[in-house]
Amino acid sequence: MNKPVDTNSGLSRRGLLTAAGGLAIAAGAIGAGGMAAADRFTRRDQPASPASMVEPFYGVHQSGIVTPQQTHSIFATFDLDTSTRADVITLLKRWTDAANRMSRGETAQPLGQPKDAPALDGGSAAGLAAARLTITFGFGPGLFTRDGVDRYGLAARRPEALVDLPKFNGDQLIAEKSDGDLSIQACADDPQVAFHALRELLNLATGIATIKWVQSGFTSPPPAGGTTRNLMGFKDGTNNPSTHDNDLMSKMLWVGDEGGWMKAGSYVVVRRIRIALEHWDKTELGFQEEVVGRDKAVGAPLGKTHETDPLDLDAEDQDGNPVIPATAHSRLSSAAENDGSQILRRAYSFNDGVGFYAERWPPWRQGMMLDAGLFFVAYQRDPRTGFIRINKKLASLDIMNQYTTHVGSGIFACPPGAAEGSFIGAALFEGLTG
Ligand SMILES: C=CC1=C(C)c2cc3[nH]c(cc4nc(cc5[nH]c(cc1n2)c(C)c5CCC(=O)O)C(CCC(=O)O)=C4C)c(C)c3C=C
Ligand SMILES: [Fe+2]
Repeated sequence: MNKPVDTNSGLSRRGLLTAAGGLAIAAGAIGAGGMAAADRFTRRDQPASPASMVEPFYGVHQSGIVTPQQTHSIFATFDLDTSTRADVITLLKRWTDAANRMSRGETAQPLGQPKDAPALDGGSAAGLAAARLTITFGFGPGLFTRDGVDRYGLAARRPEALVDLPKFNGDQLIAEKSDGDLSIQACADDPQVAFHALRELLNLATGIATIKWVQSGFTSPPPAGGTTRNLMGFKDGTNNPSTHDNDLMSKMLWVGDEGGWMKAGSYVVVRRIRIALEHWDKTELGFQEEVVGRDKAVGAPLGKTHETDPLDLDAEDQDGNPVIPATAHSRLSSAAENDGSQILRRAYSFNDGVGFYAERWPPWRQGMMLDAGLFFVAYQRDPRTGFIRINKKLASLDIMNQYTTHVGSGIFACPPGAAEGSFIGAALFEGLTG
């Protein structure tokens, strides 16, 4: 472990240097762990910067949903091994406490443990800023019933909206990259902070849940601001619903009274979508723009000038053909073409080396190709009228399917945020006995 550079502060783990929040946290950590233990994790002094910002964990809604997107994400799912509901509650309590601590830039658990036991925090984020870490938890269908068995007496509380996703046209899902009883998404502006969070939560799950699959992702906002580009080189996120529009969020993102214990929560659908980038990179620019339905450089809808100009789905060229082709991704995914359906996208690119692939379209090449693409993440109030409705249309008509293959999938109910002193998902377990 690095020797502390700044011996003045004696603050715990990360560079929460700004304002009283950091001092309060430091006091707590030192009180809990003792000065000797805190010293081992003392951070280098560094000026306040956006990277040291803290996203509050407790609140009405979980963090990491409308939080401005961080640059890195790790999504993981777990299968529950335990047979008791009490263990599930224990795990959620542990995860809640640790997530709150780590979001504030602290160690996952208070330090001060003896040297002859495993560390209560592995220290892989020692010295790092909080980096706007958010940890968002989700409950998969398997928490409620697995193979028809009601393991935890929760089957009657499975929300109607937490449906099993149907098989979509073209799906090539890999079981080892799909589903799970519980999900965790750790997002941060520092990849090591996000990975540290996952490792600590994994450690806390020992004996109760086993990790099933993990997907890392990144997004790279332009320094001058504006929309990020995906690996196809197009601006991605332009027409996302505004998270500042509270009425819209209540309508399409947050679960309302209909949801019972899920009220103020949301549903997330994730899809690991491989993109045949070698094929895409050899595609003419004009055809790429017809695939997306937007200009590549500016991001404007075809026929328009500015990125945020609305799509004109009725516009025709001099030959009477639609300016935005009938098979364009932007057209087919738009609210206008899907009975008003909207979803909040929070996707991350991934780059996982190479694999052996056979292309599904001309030139039908086979061989080692990049295993890279988009880890698509979409939140909504009800997946039946959100992702499922839109993806049914895309899966059968979107010309982008020539380049994309859905290989991983999951659906999770993300409960409301926890109040301080409570734990994630507490309302699900209220009033249950036995
Ligand atoms: C089922 C939902 C969607 C999947 C799956 C999906 C995959 C996917 N999308 C892109 C790139 C772009 N998508 C864009 C817009 C867009 N996409 C969806 C939904 C899904 N995309 C929606 C609802 C929208 C907004 C439509 C609208 O109202 O205009 C765009 C255009 C810019 C933008 O608005 O963000 C791009 C580019 C990829 C690469 C991809 C799978 C790999
Ligand atoms: Fe899209």
